[in-house]
Amino acid sequence: MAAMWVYVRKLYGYAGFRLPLHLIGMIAVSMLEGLNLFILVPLLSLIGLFDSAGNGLPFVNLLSDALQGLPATGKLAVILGLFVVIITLQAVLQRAQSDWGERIEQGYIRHLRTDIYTGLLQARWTFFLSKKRSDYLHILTAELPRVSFGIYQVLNLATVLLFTAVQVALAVYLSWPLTLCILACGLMLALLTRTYARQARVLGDEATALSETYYGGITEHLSGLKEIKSNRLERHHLQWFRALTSKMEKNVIGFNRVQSMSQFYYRLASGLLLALFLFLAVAVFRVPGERLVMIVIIFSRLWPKFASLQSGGEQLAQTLPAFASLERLERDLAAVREAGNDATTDSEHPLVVTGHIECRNVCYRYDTEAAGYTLDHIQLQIPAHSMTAIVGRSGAGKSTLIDLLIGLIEPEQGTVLVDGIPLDAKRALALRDRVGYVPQEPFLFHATLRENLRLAAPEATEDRMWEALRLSASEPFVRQLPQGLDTLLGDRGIRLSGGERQRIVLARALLRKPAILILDEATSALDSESEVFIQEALTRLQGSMTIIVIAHRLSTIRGADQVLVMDNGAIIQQGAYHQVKSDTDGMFSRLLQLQA
Ligand SMILES: Nc1ncnc2c1ncn2[C@@H]1O[C@H](COP(=O)(O)OP(=O)(O)OP(=O)(O)O)[C@@H](O)[C@H]1O
Repeated sequence: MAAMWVYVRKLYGYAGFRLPLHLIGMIAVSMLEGLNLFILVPLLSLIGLFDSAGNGLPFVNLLSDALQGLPATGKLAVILGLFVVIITLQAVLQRAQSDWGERIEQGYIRHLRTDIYTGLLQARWTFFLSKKRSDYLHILTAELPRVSFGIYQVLNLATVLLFTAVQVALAVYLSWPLTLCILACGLMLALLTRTYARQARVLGDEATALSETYYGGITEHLSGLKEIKSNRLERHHLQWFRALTSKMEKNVIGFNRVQSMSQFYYRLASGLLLALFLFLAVAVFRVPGERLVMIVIIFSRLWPKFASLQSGGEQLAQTLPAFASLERLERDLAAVREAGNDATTDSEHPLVVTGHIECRNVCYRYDTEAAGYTLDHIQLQIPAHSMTAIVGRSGAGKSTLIDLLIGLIEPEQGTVLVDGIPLDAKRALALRDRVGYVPQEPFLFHATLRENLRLAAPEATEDRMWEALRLSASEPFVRQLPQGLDTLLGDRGIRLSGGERQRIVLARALLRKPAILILDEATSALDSESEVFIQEALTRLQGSMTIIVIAHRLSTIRGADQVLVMDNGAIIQQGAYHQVKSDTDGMFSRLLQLQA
């Protein structure tokens, strides 16, 4: 519940004066509804059902006095005219108010969505190392609509409450003992059906957990679909899917049962109450006919509102866990925000390395409780405009070292320095502004090749794109694509081979005109011919930018100015290519022999 209030307060913070205006609109609509009721009495007296005096009712007496001189038809025309005017006014106001409410609600949800997405973009990389991707994906896609629905329920409940308050006030004015009796019954029923709101909350918790598992599961399964199909694992996944969706189905049916049960009791009670009400009105309180008619009309409108308050309350209770999840994520994101990253602008002064990037006695581990370090007392220097190759067995710590060099993660001990100055969060952002990075698993969007390239440099001309494609050895196969640069690459670039994907991502990185080019195993998926092209490209680029390559294909790094050989988180060999190669007992020679 506390989380929900946080978002209601935020709603006020977002909507400002529009929210009270919205509430005033609601009150006006309810008032007009009440006013309409008072017109019924003179109308009914005109028809001959009541004595015309209006029996001391407010507005009615005023109206009766004003119409005294008119003939019966004139009176009828005026009263019906008033009736139509009030209904029209009410309809116009209600329409405007509903429009207004929707704008506030949708605007607010967009605002929350943008906040979360911005928070994710601004979060430190360590956040993504410790969280399951599907969890925040789930909040962005499934929980936010629930929060939106919850906010709608809050606004709706406020409307119903206001409406109820105005009508109850009218009813009290007309006959307070009768109204109090009815309200007491309503309160008793609300207390008796409280258990349904609790059940709704429990089902809401379960719905959140189930939907989290569902999102997590299908995200993982769909990413590993090729493995599932190749290994004939369809049956296991289908079993999992069926069991989970069956639980989800039961959860929704359960919630519906809770709602229908409470509504059932409200309906039952309404029959009993009406009988009791009429008995009390006629036999005990002896309420005059005009008032009785009006109270009956008021309560016949009010009772469904009681029921909708109950049902709205249950629906709100069901969405409460979504508010809690959203609040938790927002809190987590606020705690891991990268200093100086506003996610909307590039750094004012991108950091260009003129001297060297250096690691002084750097230690790092993913789990601070773990016994050993992932990177263990690293000492290195990467001179600007040089080409450095990092090699080593799988799991040696090569990718972790790169993350550290560009400030995605921070050392536990020691310092990373750029041109002799420690790399703090702000400088790391400025450094990454000039980095071109080709990750281990290159990512392409389901868009055309041109759009994929423009992602890195929106203003890039066609000539620059071809130049980057030439440099990355992509030109020959791109020329053969059916629509050239306008060819659709398919989901995650599925229409290209692994090697082709990597070369396109390399072209994209080059389009940024980076000061530092980083290739993480960029050559692992290349065929021998492309490998030669890449090697030539690297040779061409050498000297114009700082290049750091993590290479498994050792032939691509023959021209490297420096080779760092890693094992078990430590640098065990370091030096120029031929120097490291000449150590015949060293790991590098062994790796070369293995590849030969
Ligand atoms: N997010 C993570 N959380 C915990 N441990 C991790 C994480 N990423 C990597 N590691 C561990 O850190 C060690 C170094 O991993 P890293 O990816 O840096 O190695 P690598 O040399 O790049 O390997 P490869 O050549 O296979 O990519 C490995 O033991 C790995 O299991």
